[in-house]
Amino acid sequence: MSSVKSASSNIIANLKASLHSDSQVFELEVNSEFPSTGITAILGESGSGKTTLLRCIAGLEKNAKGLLSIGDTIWLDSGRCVPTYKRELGFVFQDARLFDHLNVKGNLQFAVKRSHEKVKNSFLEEVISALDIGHLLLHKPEQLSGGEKQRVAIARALLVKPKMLIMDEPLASLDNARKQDVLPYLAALQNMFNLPMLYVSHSTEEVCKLADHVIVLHQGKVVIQGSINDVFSSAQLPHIYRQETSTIIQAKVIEKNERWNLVKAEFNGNVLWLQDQNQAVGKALRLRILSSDVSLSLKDEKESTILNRLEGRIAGIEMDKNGASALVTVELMRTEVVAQVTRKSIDDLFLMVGMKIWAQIKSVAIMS
Ligand SMILES: Nc1ncnc2c1ncn2[C@@H]1O[C@H](COP(=O)(O)OP(=O)(O)OP(=O)(O)O)[C@@H](O)[C@H]1O
Repeated sequence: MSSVKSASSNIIANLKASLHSDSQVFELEVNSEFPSTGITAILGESGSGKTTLLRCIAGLEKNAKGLLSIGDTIWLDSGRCVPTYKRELGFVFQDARLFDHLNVKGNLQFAVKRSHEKVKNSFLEEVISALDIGHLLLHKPEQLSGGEKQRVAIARALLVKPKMLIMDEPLASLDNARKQDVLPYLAALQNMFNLPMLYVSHSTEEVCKLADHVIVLHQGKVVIQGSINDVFSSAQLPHIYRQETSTIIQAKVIEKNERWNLVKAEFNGNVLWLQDQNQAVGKALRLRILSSDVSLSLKDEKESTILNRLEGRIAGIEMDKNGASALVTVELMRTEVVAQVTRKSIDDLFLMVGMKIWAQIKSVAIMS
C-alpha cells in the first residue's frame, strides 16, 4: 500500500470518469467527503453511476482521475494510482460469487490465503460466529439458501482483512424474508469489526436501517449527501425519494408498559410510545418517522387516538412549488422532526416560522 499521507481522516472521493459506448458518453463527477467509520450508502436511480463510483474507488475504472484518499492513505491523485489488489478492499456483490467446487470452509480458506494480513484462527472463528455460518462449513454453495450464501460471501470479504468493505446491492437478489435474515448481520458487522462500508442499494428501507451517511447520485453527480437524518429529512431529497422524506432518530427504551403492550422511548429529552417488540429497557433503537405520518395542530389534541404528540416550534417551511405539499420542520427539544402537509393547510392555519405547534405522530417504524 502507498505510504503517502492525506490531511483528512475522512474518505475523500473527488473523482471524474468518462465511460464511452457507441451511443453515449457517461460522465461521473463526484466530490464527496464522508466518514471513514460507519456505513455510507450510495443511492440513486438506475444508471445514476453508483457502480461506476464503486469501480473508481476500487481502482477498476481505468480512466478515473482526481483524488481518492482513505483516512491517511492516498489511493489516487495526479501522481499515483494504487492498483486494485493493493487497495485492501473486501467486496460483496448482488450474487454471492462463491466457488461452487469448494465447500464453505474452502471458500473461507481461499480468502484467508489472499488476506492482506495474516489471519489468526481466533479471527476466523470470530467471523464465522458473527455471520452464524459454523454449521454450514461442510456444505457446498448449491446446498445453501440465498441468505446463507450472502452471509458466506460477507465472511469471505471480511477474511481478507480489508480496510473498507464495498457492497454492491448485496441483498438485491434475496426475497424479503431472506433480506430480513441478513440485515441484522450487516448492522452488527459495523460494531464488531469497525470497518467503513460503502453500500449501494436501491432500497431506502435498507438504507434507513443500516446507513450512517448517504450520498445520492443523479446522472453521475452528487445531488445531496450527509448524515442519514440530514439527507432523509431534507426538502432537497430528489423527487423519486420524496415520499420517503423522514426523520431518523436514535432513541433509548426507558420504560415498558405491559398493560398496553407499549414501550416508552426517549430521544434528546422527548418521548415516544412504541409497540413493545420485546425491547428491553436501556435498548438503543433507530426509529424512522415518515414525514407523511406527522400532522400538525395548533393545540394539543388530547381527545385524539394519536398517542405521540410533541410540542415544538416551526423552524422551517419549504413549499413544493410544483405540487400541493410543503415540508415543515418542527423544532422539538434539542432535535427536529419533519412533517409533510398540504400548502392549503399552511394557509388555512396561517403557519409561520417561529410559531408554537404540536407534531402529531401517527406511526413510528422501529428500524433496528
Ligand atoms: N463500460 C461502459 N461503457 C460505457 N458506458 C457504461 C459502461 N458501464 C456503465 N456505463 C453507463 O454508465 C452509466 C452508469 O452506470 P452504473 O452501472 O454506474 O449505474 P448504476 O447507478 O450502478 O445503475 P444500476 O442501479 O442500474 O446498477 C449508465 O448509463 C451505463 O449505461
